[in-house]
Formats: sequence, structure tokens, C-alpha cells
Amino acid sequence: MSENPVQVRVDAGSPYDVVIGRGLLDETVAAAGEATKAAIFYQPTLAETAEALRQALADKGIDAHRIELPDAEAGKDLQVAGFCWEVLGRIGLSRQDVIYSLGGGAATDVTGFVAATWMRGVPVVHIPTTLLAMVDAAVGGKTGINTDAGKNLVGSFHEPRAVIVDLVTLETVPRNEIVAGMAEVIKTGFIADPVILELVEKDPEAALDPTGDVLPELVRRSIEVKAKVVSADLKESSLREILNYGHTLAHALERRERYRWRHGAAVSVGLIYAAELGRLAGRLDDETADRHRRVLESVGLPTSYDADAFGQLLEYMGTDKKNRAGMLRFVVLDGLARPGRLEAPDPSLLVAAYSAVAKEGPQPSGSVLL
Ligand SMILES: NC(=O)c1ccc[n+]([C@@H]2O[C@H](COP(=O)([O-])OP(=O)(O)OC[C@H]3O[C@@H](n4cnc5c(N)ncnc54)[C@H](O)[C@@H]3O)[C@@H](O)[C@H]2O)c1
Ligand SMILES: O=C(O)C(=O)C[C@@H](O)[C@H](O)[C@H](O)COP(=O)(O)O
Ligand SMILES: [Zn+2]
Repeated sequence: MSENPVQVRVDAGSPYDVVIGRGLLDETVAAAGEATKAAIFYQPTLAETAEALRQALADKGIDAHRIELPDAEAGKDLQVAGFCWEVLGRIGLSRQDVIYSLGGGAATDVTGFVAATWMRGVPVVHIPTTLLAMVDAAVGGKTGINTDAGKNLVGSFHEPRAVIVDLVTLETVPRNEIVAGMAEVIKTGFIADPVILELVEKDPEAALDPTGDVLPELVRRSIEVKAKVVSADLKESSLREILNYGHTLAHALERRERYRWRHGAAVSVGLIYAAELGRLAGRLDDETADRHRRVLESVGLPTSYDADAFGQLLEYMGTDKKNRAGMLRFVVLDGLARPGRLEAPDPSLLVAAYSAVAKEGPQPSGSVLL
């Protein structure tokens, strides 16, 4: 990617830009607009970056505060949201002011939720710092927390004022987090942009290299797809569901694992399952179905899960937001980049498709866990 930042427009309810580049502190400060106060919610690993932003905002006369969030999924919690609301009250942050999120998708999700609910909605600027948050979580206005009832069942649509994707931040992201984010990139390839798949397949190592040229192209392509989809259907009345490809099983798996699995790792297993459902339903050709496993494994993503878990996963899939009238609905492919829906599939199909991911014995550990 060239030195000049690239802007991708999201043309939904309140249009905004996703700015992609390297070294974007000026753009980040400019996004404060007329605010006189700012709150920066950040994950612990981003403390230095948060302080640099606080200082840069202070230099512009903005009363800026930084507030550390618990790391990862522990941050997407009602108690954490309550703590954030308390802090905003103490700061006296008003509707003319601004909130920043700084971190991975867990940070953008909980901060977005806090911004959506504080004073019934204040401006939020997302600064995603993981691959997954850049290509997916920070774009599109979905915000949320996890509860005992399930993953992301509490939340709201709250569009950001801007999204600042500074590719430099990827250089400190652990490899397993880049790998996890690649699941959403590959998902995007299957639902809408097969060039993404070709780029990953050509050189999986290059695709994972935050200092190379391939990853920035994958980031831009994925954001372009997401921007187009959410611009057409912000509130997920229909088209936006395609971004949920692989997520019906993934969210059930995450809940079963008490959110200790990386979201991207769960999505990877969920993609294998959705591809198999499509194949067994007679809608997806063998080559495209098999391509899922090849490309996901080529970057080191998991593609299997506990053979004994299906009953509980089925129960948890029953709370998926795409379900209608108590019937399961899945996003499946009718071919490469041709997403469709599978409504109320026969239970025998659901069981049969699980054999594509079922694994007996010791389960994956390490990189899929927090
Ligand atoms: N709202 C949406 O549309 C949407 C889309 C996709 C995913 N999500 C949500 O996003 C979450 C997953 O996001 P994630 O994969 O980014 O995980 P995450 O937010 O848990 O971050 C992963 C880890 O990376 C660390 N990290 C972040 N930036 C870093 C950096 N620059 N250098 C070093 N370490 C860094 C974090 O501290 C954390 O430990 C899930 O909760 C998922 O549901 C939301
Ligand atoms: O933006 C969307 O829409 C998505 O479905 C993107 C998903 O990758 C993401 O994980 C999202 O948070 C899932 O949404 P949910 O509505 O199923 O919670
Ligand atoms: Zn996702």
C-alpha cells in the first residue's frame, strides 16, 4: 500500500470513512471534531499508544482521559460497561464530546456499546489494532457484550464517526491473533471476493506478514466488501446476514468454551461446518467446499472440534439472531461468492455436517485459547 492513506466510504445511516494507512495520529486527533473532552478506552497492551493519543489530544486543548479495559473477551461484559458509564459520568463527557476505542474487536464492541448507550448515543471513533478488528469488528456499527444468554445477544447498532486503521499497530500483534483475524478475511473471500482467497493461497506466509504488501491488500479488500454490505443493509434485514457466514456454529462454540477460544478460531471451524451443510444440501460443489479446509489450514487455523459437543452446540445455535419462528437459519454458499440461506434444515443434515469438524480425543489448545 502507498504511503498515502486510502479511504473507504461507508454510506449507511450516517456516512463515515475508514482511513487505512500507516502513522495516522493526525487523522485520529482530527476525528475529535469540536469535542472538548475525550475518553480513550483501550486494551492493556495498548497503554503506550493510548497515552500518545491522550497527549496529542491534550496538545489540541482537549481534556482527554484514558481508561483501561480488561483484555479480550473479559472486556465484553456488563460490569465493564457499567464501570465505563461511571467513568464517563465522572469525566462529564457530553454529546458534543467523543469516545475512542483502541484495541481488538472486544474493545471496539464494548466501547461502541458504551458510546451507544451513554446519553443515548455519543460519537465514537474506532482505532482497531488487530487484523480481525480492522477488517470486521470496527466497521459497520455492530456493538455488543456477551452475557450468560449467549454471545453478542446484548448490543446495538451504533455507527462510528470514523474508523482509523493504522497498519503499523499490526506489527506488535502476536502471530496467533493475525491468524485468528485471517478467518474473517477468508470468510470475506468466500462470500464476496475470491481474489482474497487467491492471494492467501498463493503465499500464506506473505498473507500473514504485517510488514509485507499482501496483508494491506487483504485488509483493504475485506473492508471494501464489509463497507459495501453494511451500506446496503446496516440493520441486517437481509443482505448483511452474509457477513455471518460460519458464525452460527462459531458463536455456539465460543459460548460452550466460555469465550476462551479466539473468535477467529471459532469462525474457522464454523466455516467448515457451513461449507459442509451447503455441500450436503446439494447446493455447494465439492471443490469449493474442500477449498475451505485447504485455505483455512494453510494459515494455521483450526478446523475441528469436540466430537461429543454437537448436542450442546445445537442447543446454543437455537439462540442465534438469524433464527426465525424458532427455526434455525444458516448462511450457506450456492457457489463461490454466491451466499444464500438454508432455512430449517433437516436435523439429520445438521448432524451429518458435524462429522466434517468432529474430532475424537484431545482437543486443540494453545493458539485458539486466550
Ligand atoms: N462488531 C462486529 O461487527 C464484530 C465483527 C467481528 C468480530 N467481532 C468481535 O470481535 C471480538 C474479537 O476481536 P479480536 O480478535 O480483535 O480479539 P481481542 O479484542 O480479544 O484482541 C485479541 C488480543 O490482541 C491484543 N492486541 C490488540 N491489539 C494489539 C496490538 N496492536 N499489539 C499487541 N496485542 C494486541 C489484545 O490485547 C488481546 O489480547 C469478538 O468478541 C467478536 O465477537 C465483532
Ligand atoms: O458485521 C456483521 O454483521 C457480522 O456478522 C460480522 C461478524 O464477523 C461478527 O462476528 C459479528 O459480531 C457477528 O454478529 P452477530 O450479530 O451474529 O453477533
Ligand atoms: Zn465474526
